[in-house]
Amino acid sequence: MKTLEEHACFGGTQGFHEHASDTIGLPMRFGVYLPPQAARGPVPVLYYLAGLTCNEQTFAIKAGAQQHAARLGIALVTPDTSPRGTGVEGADQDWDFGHGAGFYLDATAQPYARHWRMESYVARELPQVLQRHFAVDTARAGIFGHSMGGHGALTLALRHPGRYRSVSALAPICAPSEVPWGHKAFTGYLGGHREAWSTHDAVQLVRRGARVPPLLVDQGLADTFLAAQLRPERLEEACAAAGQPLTLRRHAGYDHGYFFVASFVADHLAHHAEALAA
Ligand SMILES: N[C@@H](CCC(=O)N[C@@H](CS)C(=O)NCC(=O)O)C(=O)O
Repeated sequence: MKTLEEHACFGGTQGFHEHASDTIGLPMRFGVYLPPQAARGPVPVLYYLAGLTCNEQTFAIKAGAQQHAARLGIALVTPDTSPRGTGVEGADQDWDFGHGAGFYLDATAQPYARHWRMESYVARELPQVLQRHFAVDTARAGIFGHSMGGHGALTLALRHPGRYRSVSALAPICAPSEVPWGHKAFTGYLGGHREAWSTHDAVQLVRRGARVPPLLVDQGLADTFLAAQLRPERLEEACAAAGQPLTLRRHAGYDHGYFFVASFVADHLAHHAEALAA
């Protein structure tokens, strides 16, 4: 593992690192914020999965979450949103597919199946790398994310029961099988099989009986992607029908971007800290 940048931040350290990923088959970058408490022993880990067009630096630079992580004694881990430099033709062409748009699943369709393996990377390989190199306790882990990363946080938690003690999302893509971003990604990465799509769709997973710790979801009502791409009401219906606890908060005036994320990030860290402290 190679450290690319390190910055003192709220008494802790914000770093950006690169390593050769066996899962992805290419170098991968990730960010780690270590709070001051990490100097005295391993701290719990909170993974943040970013959205389309973002990378491992976006949340660290824009969300202002480190001050809360420093207070609560939690490490923040921000993986990149896809493999990079794959050489796959057309992978740089669209902002909602290919590079910067991995959708946190393992692709099964060609030519993506070799490198687009973000689910295995985030859920399996990255925790091992963290455990080896940082003062963290990856057995105490929470996960959250924004937009495509909100979809990632919900589906990874639903698909890996017991792995994450806490889950939340900001403006998540709730029902990817039913919206254009999800159609495009699932067709490309998984092929045309609807059954396979449903195993990476938070609404479908909840409907089929998957359960996670009580969910916190925030959504801005001035978000231009709300009606066409995000569909929180579908998650609300599915959770209500299944008895999955969900707190869905709708906020007038907030759009999709990081000004919205920054406005509510303290509540998300508090939500996770409660579960991770135990
Ligand atoms: N590039 C897209 C927008 C992509 C977008 O909004 N990405 C969200 C995640 S889905 C984001 O967080 N962008 C980075 C930012 O706002 O700083 C567009 O032109 O409409």
